[in-house]
Amino acid sequence: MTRPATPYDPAQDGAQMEFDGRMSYGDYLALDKVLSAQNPISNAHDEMLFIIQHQTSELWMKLAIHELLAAKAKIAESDPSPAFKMLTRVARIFEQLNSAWQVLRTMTPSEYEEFRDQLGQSSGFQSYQYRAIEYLAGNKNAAMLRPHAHLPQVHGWLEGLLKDTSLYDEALRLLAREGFAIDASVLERDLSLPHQENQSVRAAWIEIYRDPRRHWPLYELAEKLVDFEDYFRRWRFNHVTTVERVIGFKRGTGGTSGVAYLRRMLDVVLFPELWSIRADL
Ligand code: HEM
Ligand SMILES: N[C@@H](CC(=O)c1ccccc1NC=O)C(=O)O
Repeated sequence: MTRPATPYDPAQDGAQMEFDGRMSYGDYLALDKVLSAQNPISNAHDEMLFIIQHQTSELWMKLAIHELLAAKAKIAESDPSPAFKMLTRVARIFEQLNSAWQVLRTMTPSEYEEFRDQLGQSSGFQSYQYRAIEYLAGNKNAAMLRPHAHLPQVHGWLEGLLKDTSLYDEALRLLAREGFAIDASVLERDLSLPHQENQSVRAAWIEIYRDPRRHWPLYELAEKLVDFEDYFRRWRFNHVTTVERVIGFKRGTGGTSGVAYLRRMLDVVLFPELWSIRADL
């Protein structure tokens, strides 16, 4: 292959090369902050992987919360169509997080043990963005607020989400506004507790799934919710399997039983009727 005598100069093509006083790529993305936030506390080679894996997960969770809040607001306005794209994006974010486990799985128990002690009692259990997603999805549990008591702003924000409607509550209220007979006990429940499976809700979804054409937006909404829960379940499963692979049945740094606790979380059902009615169609 012949090579040009002089190397290619992008400036000749018009590429901007001077950034004094102009907003650059790094300025816009605040890369000085983002890229100076990886501060390992041990000499273990794999700690950088561990930090970046968590930081990128938190960034994706931030976007998921942004989308879930907007989707919830659209459903509350009886305008579910824009929420479909948002919920698709949330499912794709979880798909991304699910693939990311592959990177973390390259870390063996021996490599993790080199720095695990240094993590002290810190744990993903204390991820407030993760808890926000659980609350928005309807997995309400006031006990999960406690680890955030030392951060009043975070605690207040999470408490607000705990006591507010979940995405599913808004979907069920929309069903009621659209004329489906939803029990008052569903619509006026204590929002700080999880929704319990209910016959009137089952009857409404069955009617929708038996005649999708007649109820297309509600049918589409239901399928977006199922998709979200499907990917969320896979995240939980990937997490617990990675944890078993790396620390076995050791107690978690956060103080829980570890794998046994995480396995229990696999039983959580966010949108129970949307799963149970499938046997009746
Ligand atoms: C080697 C990697 C990992 C191990 C060994 C591990 C271990 C654990 C354990 C044992 C728990 C239970 C709480 C405790 O007692 O500590 C937990 C919870 C949690 N972890 Fe991880 N984890 C790992 C990676 C991750 C990653 C990459 C994330 C992504 C953000 C994450 C997020 C969470 C969350 C959100 C919880 C709370 C789950 C819930 O309450 O349902 N973990 N983890
Ligand atoms: N709970 C983990 C530690 C852990 O994974 C962790 C520690 C600090 C920050 C994030 C973490 N990730 C998920 O729990 C353990 O018991 O080894």
